Order: sequence, then C-alpha cells, then structure tokens
Amino acid sequence: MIPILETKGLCKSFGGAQVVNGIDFRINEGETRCVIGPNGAGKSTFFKLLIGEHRPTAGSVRFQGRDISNVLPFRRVGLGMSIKFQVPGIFPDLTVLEHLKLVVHRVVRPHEVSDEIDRMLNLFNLSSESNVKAGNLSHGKKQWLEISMAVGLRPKLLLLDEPVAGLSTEETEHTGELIKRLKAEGLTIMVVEHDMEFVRQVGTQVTVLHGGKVFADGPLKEVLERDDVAEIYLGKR
Ligand SMILES: Nc1ncnc2c1ncn2[C@@H]1O[C@H](COP(=O)(O)OP(=O)(O)OP(=O)(O)O)[C@@H](O)[C@H]1O
Repeated sequence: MIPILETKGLCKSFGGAQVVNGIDFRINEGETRCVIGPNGAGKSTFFKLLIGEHRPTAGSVRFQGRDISNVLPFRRVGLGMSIKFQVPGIFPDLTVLEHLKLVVHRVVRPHEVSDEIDRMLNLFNLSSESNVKAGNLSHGKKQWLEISMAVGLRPKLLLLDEPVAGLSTEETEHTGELIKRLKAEGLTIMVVEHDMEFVRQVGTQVTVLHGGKVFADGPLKEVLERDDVAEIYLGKR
C-alpha cells in the first residue's frame, strides 16, 4: 500500500544548525498518528516541512506517492492536505456560521449545505454559538472552529499542530473525543502535540522525535514503557 504521507531522509538546517536530521516517516490511510518529543526535538520544523512552510535541505516529502517537497502550501491544501495551525487563524468579525459556510459550500451540493453545517456545528460543539462572532469565542471554541474548517474541506489528511495548546482540561478532553470521532469516520490524522494527557486519550501510534531524528515509533503504550524514551523526556540523553 502506498502511504498517504511519506518522508525519506528529510533534513532541514538553518545556517549551520541541523534541526531535522534525516527523518523517514510514513502514515497510511485511516491512521491517526501523534508526533511527540521533548522541547527542541524538531517537531515544529518537521510539521512546517510537511505543510510546505519550509523547503527541505535534503530528502523528500511524498503525498499519495507524489513528490511534493517543493509544492507551495496552498497547493498542498488543493491536493487534500488540510492544516490547523497552532494559533487560531480565524476571522474575528465573521460568525461561526459564516465561517462554516465558507468551506461547506465548496464541498457539498447547494441543497446539502444546511444539513452539513448542522452536522459540523453538532460535531464541534458549536451549535449554541452559530451566530457569535469568532473573535468573541473562548480560546477552546476558536480552536474547534478552526479544526471544523479544516475538516469541512473533507481532506484526505488532516494535520494538526498542537490542537490543545492553551486549552483547559475539559476542553482538552473534548478535543480528544473529537479526534477519536474523526478517526472513527475514517479520516487520516497527524497531530504534533506536547500534551501527553491528550496523546494518551487519543491513544494511537506515536512517533517520538529527538535531536531532529525519529527516536522511537510504535503503539503509544509500548513506546512510553521504554526507559530510553523516559530518559529523553528527563533530559538524560
Ligand atoms: N528558523 C529557525 N532558525 C534557527 N533555528 C531554528 C529555527 N526554527 C527552529 N530552530 C531551532 O531548531 C530546534 C528545534 O526547534 P523546533 O521548534 O522544531 O522544536 P520543537 O520540537 O517543536 O520544540 P518545542 O516543543 O519546544 O516547540 C530548536 O533548537 C530551535 O531553536
């Protein structure tokens, strides 16, 4: 099976600093993967290479078998990669409903728009805020609105950068439930995340980065039981 997303020997350096150092990575269709690692491991830089915000210094990124290493970010979205950045990128003066209309119109037939918007509002716990301007939403609801916009495009792959950064425990749990529901619907999801409670809740395959390389890869429970993984989090390696 061709992986939906694959990197081979992916490298990125800034001046003399090699930040991503030969990452081989693959996600198959239908999989949910959390990319974790201690501070400075190279997670954000890796994410930016996947979405096209950085060009690799060496190696490649392939999406559904096609080399996209030099494809611009908006063209990657056109190919079916949908991206949710760490900082909410919504329009403060547009309502929740207006945001959803922007994306839903692009993917469903006119007579299906209203039902699809209702489905999204329910799924993302935004029904009671449909007429609220996005700028007035809580931080958690801003994050969900942005995830809903990324999902509303019906992507082949959803990429999330720290979706629970700054969220309360309750909001984090709700986001975890949301990811599990999207996974159950068959969406392929890659999440870069710091918050281990969230990663445990989602409970998927994980890839641990350390020093710009893949340090460990596999089912969450197995990976977290490894002494060497504990050591990198404690700064002993
Ligand atoms: N544009 C840049 N220029 C120079 N160095 C950079 C640049 N971007 C990142 N780095 C360095 O690369 C290393 C990895 O950074 P990166 O943000 O990718 O790690 P991270 O795993 O996401 O860290 P954190 O969990 O703290 O966000 C850090 O030492 C960082 O200072």
